[in-house]
Amino acid sequence: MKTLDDVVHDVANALAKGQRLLAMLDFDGTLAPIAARPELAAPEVGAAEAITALVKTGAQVVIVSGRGAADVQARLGVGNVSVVGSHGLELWWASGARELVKGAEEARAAIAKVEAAWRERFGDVAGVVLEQKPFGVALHYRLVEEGAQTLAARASEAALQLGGVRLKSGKCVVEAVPALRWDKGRAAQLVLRRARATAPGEVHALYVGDDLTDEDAFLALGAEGSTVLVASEDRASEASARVRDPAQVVRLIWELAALCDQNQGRLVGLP
Ligand SMILES: O=P(O)(O)OC[C@H]1O[C@H](O[C@H]2O[C@H](CO)[C@@H](O)[C@H](O)[C@H]2O)[C@H](O)[C@@H](O)[C@@H]1O
Repeated sequence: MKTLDDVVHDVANALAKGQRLLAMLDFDGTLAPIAARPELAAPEVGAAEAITALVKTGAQVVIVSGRGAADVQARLGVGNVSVVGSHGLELWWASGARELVKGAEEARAAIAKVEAAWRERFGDVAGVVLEQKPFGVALHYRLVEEGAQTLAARASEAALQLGGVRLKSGKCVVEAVPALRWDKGRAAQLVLRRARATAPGEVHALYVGDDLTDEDAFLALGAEGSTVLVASEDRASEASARVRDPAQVVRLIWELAALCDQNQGRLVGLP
């Protein structure tokens, strides 16, 4: 697998050819170290500053997260970035324009039923944390000491029986989301199409993520740019490169900011 230095080299080559950088960055596990509970997650030291520096060069930065867009925006606290929240369903562009993927609103009732069922059946289990999101509900079992896998399987089964939702698995979490054919991969492709449509010239897309749901984006972008897995150890992934942890992600962003600074004026342009 490629390394951080290889990614910097690839982006430098793309910029040298006149391409413009579109950086898509996942939040939990990528920009923010994994914490014991969802509400404790905070950006890695220097992440906000590095992103701000990258944005100032004219590069387009998009945060892509399973969290609700408002949650991510508040946690990161950086302006002039687009936020794609709720596993790609909410598109909050840096311009202030907002879009919601068709069908998401209608799925709220089904999500609420799953949330109520999970709360009733698993809400009192020691270590279970239920996270209510605008277009989903997450059952976290990171703090469950025994039988966590069985609990996740039972929760999944209960949700599927209620119907109207899809399940997503992540790091010690099972999530019920709208039953739509939509994921971070489709969202990343949409962002890339918009970037290409709103400004002339080629775009080099970079996607950095750590979780199973990011694999959809790695797969969708394929050879379109640079795909970077954040993982302390090697593992099977559709990404072409790997960095160790959020601290290395911050270093990567600083290096990209320095590169883009030398190529100022190459605005990607998004709505
Ligand atoms: O797409 P992401 O930005 O990576 O979000 C994926 C999920 O991340 C959060 O859960 C994960 O991080 C928590 C805090 O570090 C951790 O406690 C939990 O075990 C992880 O699964 C978030 O709470 C979810 O809503 C996101 O979908």
